[in-house]
Amino acid sequence: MGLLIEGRWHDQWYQTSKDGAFQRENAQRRNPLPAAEAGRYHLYVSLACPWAHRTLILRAIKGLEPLIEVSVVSWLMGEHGWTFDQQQGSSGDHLEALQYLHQRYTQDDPHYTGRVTVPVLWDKQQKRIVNNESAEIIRIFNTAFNDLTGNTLDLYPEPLRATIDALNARIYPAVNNGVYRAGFATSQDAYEKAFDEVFNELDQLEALLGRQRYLAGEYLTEADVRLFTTLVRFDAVYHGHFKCNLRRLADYPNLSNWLRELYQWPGVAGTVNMEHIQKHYYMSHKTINPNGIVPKGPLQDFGLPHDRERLAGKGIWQA
Ligand SMILES: N[C@@H](CCC(=O)N[C@@H](CS)C(=O)NCC(=O)O)C(=O)O
Repeated sequence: MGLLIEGRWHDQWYQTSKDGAFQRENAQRRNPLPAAEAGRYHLYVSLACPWAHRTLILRAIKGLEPLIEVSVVSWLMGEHGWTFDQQQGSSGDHLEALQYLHQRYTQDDPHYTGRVTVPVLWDKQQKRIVNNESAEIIRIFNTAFNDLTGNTLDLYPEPLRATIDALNARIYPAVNNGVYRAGFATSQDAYEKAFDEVFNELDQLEALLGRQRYLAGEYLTEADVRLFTTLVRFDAVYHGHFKCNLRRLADYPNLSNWLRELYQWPGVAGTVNMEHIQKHYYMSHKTINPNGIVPKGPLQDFGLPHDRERLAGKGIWQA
C-alpha cells in the first residue's frame, strides 16, 4: 500500500496522528458529470471496498450496468497499491490493460500527490477522473442518467434530504469510518474511543430499526446503502480484523434482519463478494495481520428470511 508523490509511486503504510488516531485523506477529484452519455464513463472498483461497493449498488439499482462498464482491481493491495493482477481476483483493466490503478491517477495528473483510492469514475473522452468520492458518485448515479435509462428511482429524495444528511453525518464518523479508526489505531486510547463510538451508534441504529423499516423511515434511501456496505462486512472482517468485537452484527436482531432485506433487494446480492472482502483485508494489512492468514468463518447466510414486513415500507422513492 502506498501513495503518489508528484506523480511517483511510494510504498508506504498509513501514518497515524500523534495520538495514534487514523486519519482518512479527503478525496481530491470532486467534479460533476460533464454530460450524461452511454459508454463514456468507466468505473474502477474493488469488490472488497465498502466505499466502492456503494457505487456498484447504485449502478445496479439505477439500471446503469449497460451504460457504465466496470473494472475490478485485485483483492490484494500490496506494494503497488491496487493492481489489475488477474491471478488475484482482478477483472483486468478493460480500458487499456493497465497494470496498476495509480497509472490512471497519473494520466489524470502526471504530478498527482495523494492516495490512490477506489472508487474512480473515469471519463474516457477527456481522459480525466470525474470523481473519486463515493458519496458524490452515488449522487451522480442517482439522477444524472435518468433521461437515458428512464429509471426515476430516487435514493436521495428532496423531502427526505435533511433526514438523510443527518443520518450520514452521524453514521459516517461513528460506523463507516469508525471501524477503520478502530482497526488502524496505533494507540489503545484511539482504538477504545473509536470502538465505543462504533457500538454506541450501532445500539442507537438497532433501536431505530425496531421502530421503522429503513433508516429514513418508510423509504429505502442512500443512507441505507451507505450503512449496508459497512455492515455486510462486519462479522466477516471488522469484528475480528479491526477488533470491533463487543458484539457481532448477528447479535443485533433488527440490524441483521434489515441487512438481509437489503441484501435480497433486486440487484444487491450480485454486488457482494465475500471472497474479495475477506482476502483483501486479511492479506493486505500486514501491520495488523502479518502472516496474511484468512479466517475460514464465520458461517453467514444473508439469503435467510427476514422479518421486516412487520414494519410499514414503501420501497425506493419514485420521482
Ligand atoms: N472517501 C473515499 C474513500 C475511498 C477509500 O478510502 N478507498 C480505499 C479502499 S476501501 C482505498 O482505495 N484505499 C487505498 C489507500 O488508502 O491507499 C470514498 O468514499 O470514495
